[in-house]
Amino acid sequence: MRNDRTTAQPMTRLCDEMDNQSRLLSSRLFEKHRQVEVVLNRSVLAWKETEKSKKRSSGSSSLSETAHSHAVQVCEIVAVHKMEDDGQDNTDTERRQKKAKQLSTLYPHAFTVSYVRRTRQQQWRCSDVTFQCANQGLCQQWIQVINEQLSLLANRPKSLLVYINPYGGKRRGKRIYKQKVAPLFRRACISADVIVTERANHARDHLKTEANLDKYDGVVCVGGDGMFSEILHGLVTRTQTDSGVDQNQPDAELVPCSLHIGIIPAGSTDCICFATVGTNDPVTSALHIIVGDSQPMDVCSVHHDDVFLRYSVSLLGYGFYGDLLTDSERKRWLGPARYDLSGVKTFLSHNYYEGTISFLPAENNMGTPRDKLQCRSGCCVCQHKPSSKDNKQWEMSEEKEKSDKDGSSGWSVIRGKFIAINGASMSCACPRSPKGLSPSAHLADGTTDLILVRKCSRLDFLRHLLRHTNKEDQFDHSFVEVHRVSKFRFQPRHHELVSLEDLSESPKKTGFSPICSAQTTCNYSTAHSSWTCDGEILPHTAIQVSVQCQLIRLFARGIEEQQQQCVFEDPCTLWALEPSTH
Ligand SMILES: Nc1ncnc2c1ncn2[C@@H]1O[C@H](COP(=O)(O)OP(=O)(O)OP(=O)(O)O)[C@@H](O)[C@H]1O
Repeated sequence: MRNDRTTAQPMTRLCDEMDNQSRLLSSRLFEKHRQVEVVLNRSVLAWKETEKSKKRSSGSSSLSETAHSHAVQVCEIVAVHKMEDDGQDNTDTERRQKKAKQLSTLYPHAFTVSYVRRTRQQQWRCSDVTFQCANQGLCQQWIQVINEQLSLLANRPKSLLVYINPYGGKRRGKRIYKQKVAPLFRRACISADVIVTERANHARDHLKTEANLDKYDGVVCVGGDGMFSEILHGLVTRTQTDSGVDQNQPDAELVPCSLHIGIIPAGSTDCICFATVGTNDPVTSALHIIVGDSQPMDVCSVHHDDVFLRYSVSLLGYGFYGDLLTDSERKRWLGPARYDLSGVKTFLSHNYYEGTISFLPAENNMGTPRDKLQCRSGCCVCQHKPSSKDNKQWEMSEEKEKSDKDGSSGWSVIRGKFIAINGASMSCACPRSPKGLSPSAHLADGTTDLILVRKCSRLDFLRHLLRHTNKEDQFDHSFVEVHRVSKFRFQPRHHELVSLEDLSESPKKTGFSPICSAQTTCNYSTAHSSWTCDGEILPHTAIQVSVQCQLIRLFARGIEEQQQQCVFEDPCTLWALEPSTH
């Protein structure tokens, strides 16, 4: 048996919880023919074998003792059912129903606890453990007490509104929901109203005007990032309309949405799910919804000349990423391979764009874009969201901003030629770029990381891009700068062609020079790029962006650290550390 006294500090906490809280129930029951001591307090359900199995170690006469123990946090229990109720779910397979029937005949006084089990790479599964009791009364008592504890978990949703995009990703949305998600919701006694969308923006429009949101505790999106964006726009717009806030006003303080959003990944790009859950797995996402996890998230509002354009939660990109996305839209028929092809094409084009970027640096933020502090579950930077004092300072700088039209007060202004301008409101990590565009960006600290890549040689830009895939710091180049900001604006140098003089300054010849010279005409014809806003192309290049701190909440908890995971994965330690009161 492991005894991690020195390494598993958080486990000691879980152990203390078990010690310090009075037991609600404790019995000797049977699990798979073995007698186990089962203990429940307000936060933990734990069980361990009471019988020491005696076995001879091979080649020696000494006896070894084994005592398997397990612990489950009450908040991660999905449901508890009497054994005979198991297998009644009409979506269960015939085999499962048959097995449940056999077991209930064998063990008439048994109950099953379904709980979250962590597997590899942030994935969660729903596991069952069945306990046999000596009599019906004891069985009922266990079910009742566990259910009472579950009913105290006020953040768990009871009623959900689900939108399924049947055409997202590989068109598996409906099947994923029916086979993997709906049975779990049923087991957890969550009712769900399901709408299969019939056209683009169906979900957005329904949320904006029709949906009776009072009935629900959350909205679930079955689809990819595009579908999530629809839900985001529908819900945020509806909340502002209901609260009388005009979202066309760039300075309006938006009202946070009261309903949580759950994402069941079923698209070809599921970056938002990956960034907030750590994996793209429908079962894991469904379990995060069931346990009522809550991950606040910043939303950027994007305006052009005081007209609202869109909301963004991940990447606002001009130049390289804007061009890449614009080109890939024309190649949709290629499927996900279009991103690779457009990526190579855009890289070889090596365009740069002139303009002025102004930004308001984030004040009182605990982190910086290069501090290597990654946003993880329970992130301390995000928990330190701007206080009212910080808001006052914010308002003061807003005042200054108004009184100082050239934006020099509090605002920084940079004019130049840029290959890329990116506003990353989250790391934008994905399997292809595990660190993401801004590895230390935070989901909910009220800021976005503004990355400016100035005109440089193609080879230098390639070096910069490659650093997104290795351990080197992608911001450690003379032509790259990164700022953590709460607002920014961009004004392109409209209708101006790149001068011949500029071309003479163009990148030093590199190994790619033949292509470089072939592309010089490209620089002439492209005075401006487009902004990509979470994958959508914006119709304007001059934009104002304002981060709305923690405007929405997802049914997620951020990416768990390995250590956070092991707290719950190694319950043996709980019993090992506990004073032997059993
Ligand atoms: N019934 C529908 N018919 C056509 N389009 C739809 C329908 N429902 C939703 N959409 C649109 O499909 C787009 C893509 O959906 P989704 O994000 O779920 O899949 P995806 O494969 O990840 O696509 P993308 O990579 O473009 O985001 C969304 O922008 C959404 O507005």
